[in-house]
Amino acid sequence: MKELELRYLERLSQLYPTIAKASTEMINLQAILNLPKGTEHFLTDIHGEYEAFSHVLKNGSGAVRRKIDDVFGNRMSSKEKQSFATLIYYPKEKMDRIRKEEDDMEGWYKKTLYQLIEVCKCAAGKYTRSKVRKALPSDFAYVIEELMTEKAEMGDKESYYNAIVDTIIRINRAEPFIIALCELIQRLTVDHLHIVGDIYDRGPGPHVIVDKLIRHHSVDIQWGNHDVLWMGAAAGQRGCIANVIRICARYGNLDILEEGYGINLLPLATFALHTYGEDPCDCFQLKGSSSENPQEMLMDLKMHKAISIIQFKVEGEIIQNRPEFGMEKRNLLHCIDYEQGTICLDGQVYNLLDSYFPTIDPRQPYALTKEEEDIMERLEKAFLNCEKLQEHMRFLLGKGSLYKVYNNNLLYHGCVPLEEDGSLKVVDIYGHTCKGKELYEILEHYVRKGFYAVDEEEKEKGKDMMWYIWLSENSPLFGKDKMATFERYFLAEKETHKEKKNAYYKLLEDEAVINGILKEFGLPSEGAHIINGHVPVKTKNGESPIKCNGKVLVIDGGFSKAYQKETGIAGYTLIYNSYGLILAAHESFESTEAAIEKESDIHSDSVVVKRVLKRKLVSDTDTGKELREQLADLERLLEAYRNGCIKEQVL
Ligand SMILES: O=P(O)(O)OC[C@H]1O[C@](O)(COP(=O)(O)O)[C@@H](O)[C@@H]1O
Ligand SMILES: [Mn+2]
Repeated sequence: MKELELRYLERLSQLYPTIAKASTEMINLQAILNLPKGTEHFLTDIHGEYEAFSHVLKNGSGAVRRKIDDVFGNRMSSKEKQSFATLIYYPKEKMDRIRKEEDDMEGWYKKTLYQLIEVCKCAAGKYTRSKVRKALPSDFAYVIEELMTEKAEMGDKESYYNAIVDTIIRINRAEPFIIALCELIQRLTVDHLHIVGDIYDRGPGPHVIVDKLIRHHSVDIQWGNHDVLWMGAAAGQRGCIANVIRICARYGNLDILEEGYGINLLPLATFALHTYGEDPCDCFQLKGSSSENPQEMLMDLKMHKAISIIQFKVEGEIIQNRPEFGMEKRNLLHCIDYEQGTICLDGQVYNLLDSYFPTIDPRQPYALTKEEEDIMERLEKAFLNCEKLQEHMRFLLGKGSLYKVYNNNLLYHGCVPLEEDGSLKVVDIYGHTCKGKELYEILEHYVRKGFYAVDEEEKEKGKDMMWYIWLSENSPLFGKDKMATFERYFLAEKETHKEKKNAYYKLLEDEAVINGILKEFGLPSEGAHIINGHVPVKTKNGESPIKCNGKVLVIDGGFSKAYQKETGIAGYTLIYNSYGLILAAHESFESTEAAIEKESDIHSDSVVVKRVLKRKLVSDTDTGKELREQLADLERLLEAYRNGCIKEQVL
């Protein structure tokens, strides 16, 4: 036996010091391999919509309801099932209502506890005892395990269970116990969660979402362009900071920064008020909800304008400092005729809808005024020193990446930049040309460098790269030819607002192109899928999220309310269980209150995209591959024990 192998096996023998221990582990691993694969849940483009996100997470996009169907079949009416499902999603709130209507609460507790235990048993059926045990809430672990275990050999098992349940009710623990069971069902129903980007922006609660994800039992994240924008801001990149604040202002969500993250916006507010005091800031109307207080609303408009102008200036500076980004065309402030109130774009002159620019010096339009500079300095410090924001970003860095290959699926937020002919677009990143998978990897390295590089220059490059990923036409997360922010604020001509999508989006139905992408990421052309978000699916216009005969699934979750009118539906989420892939179409989410009251699920219909012929087992997954490797190692260890190369350890 080679020395290295022997050394490795000796290490392994510390974990499995006897033949018996190694054998037991092998039997366990073999058993796990034969269990059905765990359910994966895919969500994208959550865009700060905390309540809708939380709801979809609770119901597993229909997975919980399917469990109820499996368990109760026609023992329960559809109405009863719906009511029971709502209890599982919102146990506390639902019980508050039931208590007001129900005369026999004890009877209700008893019936409900039994029903919940039945669902728990079904949901736990896919896992090993040890995994279920780890998922049990500590307060009730022992009792739940007891109730979930079939005691076939026992004579009067019913009275045994009854005694336990009666005691729980008698000592007034029924409600906390029911809550614990409901949460356990939610947790067991979905084994792993994928967030395919864009947690941040537009909606009011991205920070609440991240808090919830931090507590989630098993999650990975593919960063979206909006997430990278926030990461750049947290790293202190000024272009990103200005964009983050501008988008919060635009959606009337400055509270996220002030209250959610404790970032002081007072300097910006004061500046906005005295700089744009008399200016109606008409072009800077807010989208979605804004304050009901008219004073506050005016203030929001002014802050919105102030930070937008700052953004165009600081972005101008980045573009000038980084000619390698090739974005000169996006610098527009010097194209303005400040006297005429017009702008010349591609040889055509347009009237500006707003030409009041008290802070712009036409001779050096990108220079910040002294006050603007002060504000940016303070904001930069505030973002860098905000502990909660930094903690959230560390989580995104730790659990996230730009793309992921998981159980034969390729997950990314936006696209793989392509040329019109379908070939991979070659991109220059700081002097290094790359494409496809390598492009993704180099960009990701720079994102991490922006936080962790010791070398200052590399760190700065990393920080600027986050801004580039947010809006460059070469960014796989953005995938459009330009971000027309300036035009959308200042020009009436709609054609100037158009952001042309990368060829990728046109070629989604082209099987050769899709196979090429799969191959680029090391996946086979049969049985693999690409799952991406980013572009809302316009169901209203007959568009389907299923592309290329089911090889590509574009599942913008459509949580963002502002976009629902455009698409005609709230969006899609995906479930991948041992039977196949199920796409759930969602209706718009009204409110948590209404979801409980109307017992609504918000997924209007589910489409089975793919049904496997043979139920998928853990053995068919990435985890299965790892377990098989472990098995092979243990096999060698066992052999080494048996042929005398390694001795058993006697304790
Ligand atoms: O409608 P809004 O929120 O102003 O944002 C529009 C901007 O958002 C983008 O669509 C990017 O956001 P998405 O990643 O959510 O698509 C830009 O292309 C566009 O300029
Ligand atoms: Mn996006």
